[in-house]
Amino acid sequence: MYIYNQNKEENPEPVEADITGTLPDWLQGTLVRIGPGIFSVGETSYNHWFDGMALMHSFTIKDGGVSHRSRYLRGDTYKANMEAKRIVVSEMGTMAYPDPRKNIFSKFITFLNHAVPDFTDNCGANIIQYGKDFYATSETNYIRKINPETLETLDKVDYLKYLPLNVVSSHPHYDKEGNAYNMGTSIADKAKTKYTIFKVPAGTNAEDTTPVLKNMEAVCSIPCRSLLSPSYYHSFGMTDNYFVFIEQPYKLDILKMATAYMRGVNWSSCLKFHPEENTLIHLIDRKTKKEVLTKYYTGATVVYHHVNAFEDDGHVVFDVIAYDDNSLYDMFYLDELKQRIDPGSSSNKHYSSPKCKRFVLPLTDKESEVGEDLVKLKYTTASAVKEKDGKLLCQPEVLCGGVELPRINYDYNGKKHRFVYLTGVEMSAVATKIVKLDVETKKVQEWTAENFWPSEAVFIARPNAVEEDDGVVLTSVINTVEGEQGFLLVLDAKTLKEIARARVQAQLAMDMHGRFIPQGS
Ligand SMILES: CC1=C(/C=C/C(C)=C/C=C/C(C)=C/C=C/C=C(C)/C=C/C=C(C)/C=C/C2=C(C)CCCC2(C)C)C(C)(C)CCC1
Ligand SMILES: [Fe+2]
Repeated sequence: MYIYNQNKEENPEPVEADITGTLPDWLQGTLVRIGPGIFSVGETSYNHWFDGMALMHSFTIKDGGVSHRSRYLRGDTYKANMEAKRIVVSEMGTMAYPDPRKNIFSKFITFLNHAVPDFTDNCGANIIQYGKDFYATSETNYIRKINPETLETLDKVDYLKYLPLNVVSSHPHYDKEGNAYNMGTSIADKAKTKYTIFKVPAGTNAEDTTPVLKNMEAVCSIPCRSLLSPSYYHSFGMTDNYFVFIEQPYKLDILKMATAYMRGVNWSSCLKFHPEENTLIHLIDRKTKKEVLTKYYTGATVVYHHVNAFEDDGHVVFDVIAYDDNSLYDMFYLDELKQRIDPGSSSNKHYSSPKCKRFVLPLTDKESEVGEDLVKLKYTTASAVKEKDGKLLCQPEVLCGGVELPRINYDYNGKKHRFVYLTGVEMSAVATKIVKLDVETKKVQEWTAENFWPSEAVFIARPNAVEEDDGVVLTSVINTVEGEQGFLLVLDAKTLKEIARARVQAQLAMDMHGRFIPQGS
């Protein structure tokens, strides 16, 4: 049985894996993955799985062999907690308080510090690239540079030094030149709360050692619907000419947040879903840096992951993983996970199931009539109906249910894609399948096997491939049978048939996201 809240060990020395099958000879590089790994320190523990202190792990594929290693992210949060032998830095789902045995004076100081808090650098959500550098990231203003080969923790970088961004997404996009685009929120800065899309130029000169973030620049800003309650978002979409941003009625209450510490509640209790409100869909023209004039909206929904966005014949099409509410977050409370995994569990709480949905935004609504569906694409049932006030009410098409953690062949990002690789979820917080979705035919292919929990499926194209799905899918698989080994699984992306597996001695932990770094890059 997999125990979510058990602290996971690190194994910093690379260990060779046992290979069955044959790895393609062109597949050379390192898959670096990250997720929460430490859930209790001394007598204190985190409440939520996302809070856990980050553990990185990697599979280095070289000359037909695979080696695995893992290391904790040794940021300031890690150091402070380890030194104090208790959790002293708050995370989204856990508010940390000073040791009750400490005197009243130090308690007071901590309170003051929390009124203007310094946030965590426990960057356990994703591994991203800016320029030639790799960073661990969550969604605060801090990211942590890492050495992707040794998994050592390097410099702490503060977005706030460059742009007013209090929260920043962990899912940037990249263009062909390697420039990164990401999105953050600045809260009540100069009496304004806004979302900002920014660019981190790739940097051209190999000898240039100035940190790439020094050159980061704001591309455009979107004012927030309300000053004191910015929406939460986890990713966004990008095509050649547009950015897609979903402003969902899942919002942070800033006033509540300011008093959370004093009231003894965690920050996530200040994050609320408002089912009675709409979801606004913002389409920003990358050339003019302005929103298009047409207003798009849909019903209340919660989206974490965008799949892809592209332009087609006067429309912007985008696919996302959408939920009916915010119950995903609640599902990952560690107490809740304990109950749900236990077969004798009495927990029968309802959780909204993730669905892959397609939205279509018509780019022109001239000479159209109220009540008209402006989507003219033959291949989708998604609609966008003009309302009396001129706004377009968008209804998505459901492409597939029970899937999350979408990945595509990233060469198709911003372009019309056909295939999506996902994890299949049946039992709430557990992925039991790898799913390949053909968005054209809606057919799915699956890889699944008893007792195995695969992670996010990362697609890697064969060099010089012509077809979109010519390549492999990599996933780190947990073996839930006591004493048996987990492995890196290599699937043929065309058929989802197993090509090879690399069994590792170390116990694999459930993680969030990862990035494949080809050798020599
Ligand atoms: C700065 C700031 C702050 C802080 C913040 C923080 C601390 C954050 C963190 C954050 C984070 C840290 C986040 C994260 C997120 C994540 C997510 C959103 C995820 C998702 C996931 C999913 C979707 C899952 C999936 C899965 C898995 C993983 C396994 C298997 C199964 C499944 C598939 C289900 C505040 C607000 C206070 C205030 C203002 C400012
Ligand atoms: Fe994510």
